[in-house]
Amino acid sequence: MINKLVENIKKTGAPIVVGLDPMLNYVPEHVQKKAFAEYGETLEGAAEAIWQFNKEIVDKTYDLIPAVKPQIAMYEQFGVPGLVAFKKTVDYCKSKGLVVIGDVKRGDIGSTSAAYAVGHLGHVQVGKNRYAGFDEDFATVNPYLGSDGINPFIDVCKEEKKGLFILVKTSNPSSGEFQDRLIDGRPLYELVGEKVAAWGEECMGDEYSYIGAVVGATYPEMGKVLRKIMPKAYILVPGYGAQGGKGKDLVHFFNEDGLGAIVNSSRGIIAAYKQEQYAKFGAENFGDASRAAVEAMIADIGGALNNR
Ligand SMILES: O=c1ccn([C@@H]2O[C@H](COP(=O)(O)O)[C@@H](O)[C@H]2O)c(=O)[nH]1
Repeated sequence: MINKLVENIKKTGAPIVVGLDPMLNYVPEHVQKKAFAEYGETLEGAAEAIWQFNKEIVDKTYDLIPAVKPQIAMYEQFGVPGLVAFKKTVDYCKSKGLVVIGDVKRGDIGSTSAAYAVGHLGHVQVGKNRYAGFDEDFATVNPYLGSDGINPFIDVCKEEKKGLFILVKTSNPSSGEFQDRLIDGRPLYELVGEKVAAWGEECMGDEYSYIGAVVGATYPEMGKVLRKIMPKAYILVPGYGAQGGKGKDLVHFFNEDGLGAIVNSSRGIIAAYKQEQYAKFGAENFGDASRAAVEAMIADIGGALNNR
């Protein structure tokens, strides 16, 4: 799947991911009304509204982008109907040729990680039958439990040709509380980065490893160091747009070949119609506003990479 991700990035010239993080208050009123008319103001109604919202955004942007990143929390808040909307979103995006990164941030003791890995990336055996659960292409995982929490994910990735993005340095303001702590004089995120590089060595696609890393756009200096520590890891870079990251901050997340990083924006794209600069589209045309925001993001990052 790492090869498909790299191929899609080369084809689109867009090292970006659209984050499908649909809060109900981002869904325009006309979409909510239609869903509620059919299902009432219920969890089913909310799930239908976010699914229709996602579908329109995907329809309006899929030809410009290589990948999407649905954030499972946004779906889980609507319980089982929300998870059904998550699965519909995953399948629809795949049918459009997009790589799907499930932002699920799993990780536990080995036996539990194995079940998470099977559920999100693999197949579960039921009697004589094997079923894929959510079937994303990549999943985000939390390395806090160490190797035995990660290895079951790697095993499933090897079997299924899928991939991981392992949290190394997260974009949030308090990420330094633990991640920047010095151990033998080195910050913890560097040690995790070294481990990601080591895990990834045996998991190479054609050019990059399918064991990648998450490093926040809000920490560009750390991104520069981590790029060198993990030369073959794809870096998923959240924190662009709504969290303040800008194209010019991100050039050092990329390798000299212009590859190696993929930048996520969620609210900045899916709720673009609410921003002043895209207000002209109106809520009726929210998908067109998202398309314009994608084009602006591609131009911003592309411009920064061309000028480095
Ligand atoms: O370090 C991290 C890891 C994950 N995320 C996730 O990315 C998106 C960001 O959303 P925006 O609306 O573009 O801010 C969201 O799903 C986070 O859970 C992150 O932000 N930082």
